[in-house]
Amino acid sequence: MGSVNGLINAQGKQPLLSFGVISDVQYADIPDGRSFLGVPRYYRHSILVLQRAVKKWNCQKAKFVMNFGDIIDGFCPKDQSLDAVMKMVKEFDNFNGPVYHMIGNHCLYNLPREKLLPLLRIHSHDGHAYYDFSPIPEYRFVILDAYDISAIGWPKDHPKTMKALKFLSEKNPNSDKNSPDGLVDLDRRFLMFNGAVGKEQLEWLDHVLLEATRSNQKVVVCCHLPLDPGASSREALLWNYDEVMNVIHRSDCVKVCLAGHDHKGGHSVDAHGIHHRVFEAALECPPGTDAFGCIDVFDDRLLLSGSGRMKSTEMIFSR
Ligand SMILES: Nc1ccn([C@@H]2O[C@H](COP(=O)(O)OP(=O)(O)OC[C@H](O)CO)[C@@H](O)[C@H]2O)c(=O)n1
Repeated sequence: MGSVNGLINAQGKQPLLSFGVISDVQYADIPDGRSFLGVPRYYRHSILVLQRAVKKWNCQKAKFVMNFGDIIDGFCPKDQSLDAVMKMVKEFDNFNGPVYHMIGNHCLYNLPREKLLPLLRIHSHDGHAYYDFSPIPEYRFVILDAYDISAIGWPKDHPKTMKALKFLSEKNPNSDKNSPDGLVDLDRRFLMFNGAVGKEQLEWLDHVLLEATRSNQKVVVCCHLPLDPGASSREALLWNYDEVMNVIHRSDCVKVCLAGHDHKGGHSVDAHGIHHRVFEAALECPPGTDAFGCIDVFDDRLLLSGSGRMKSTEMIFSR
């Protein structure tokens, strides 16, 4: 039996494939700082975490890499945003294989979608950032656009911005729409730095899952914002995580949902047996420490081997 980072692998079996994961790198060429809640953030060090991750993924012969969003930080000086994103994409491109990016709130604080998506090589229609791919016949990966309905990233007069602002004004009475003060339990997610999956994207998701079921494929759903309260702070959840999960629960093909944004990380198994794994942030690694991982994919489980602060997790499918 093999052992990776303290976990016994699936009966010593060879994985069908392995892929690299990292989230919330939030690089900026600025001194160390803190989150709104006082957690230390190491803006210059996070690029070193990424460099070590790429080196390891190359050694591990990962088939592809997934970046779970927030490639640069909102505090990056705005005249440096473009160069900073290009610099980080170049670091990712030192990986010997395809890299799939997601957008996060910090990406959108820096650049509008029309500039950001080509840089991240997200080729979707009408400025949307959702897509899917199938690296092997047995599996499909679905990447959601968590800021489809959002007050950040679209032009100020765009119908989606209007819709998001109206939604926030109904759900969050605070003048600072990033403040959860007075919001109770799950309502604490109704914050400006979050967003929702719109109707068209929900229909697209439903269609992709139907096709995957027909093709007997297992599905891994990836999203910058977490989709299960068991794995995340209330404040980090997708506004309409419940609607997305209703679509997901209609079929049996989704086995695991992966996310970023909630920097401390988390893991849960929902009432339908789907694993939810939220990744620990690269940004919050004190100098010399890491947070990235490599996931081995088997027919009955995913096995995350974490480096440094990213905890290793075995995700055995229950159905
Ligand atoms: N005016 C505000 C702004 C934020 N908060 C709370 O602070 C937490 C995180 O905010 P921030 O660090 O700016 O957001 P990030 O996108 O970098 O990180 C996402 C978090 O990890 C999500 O958990 C959050 O709890 C806010 O509600 C606030 O109270 N008031």
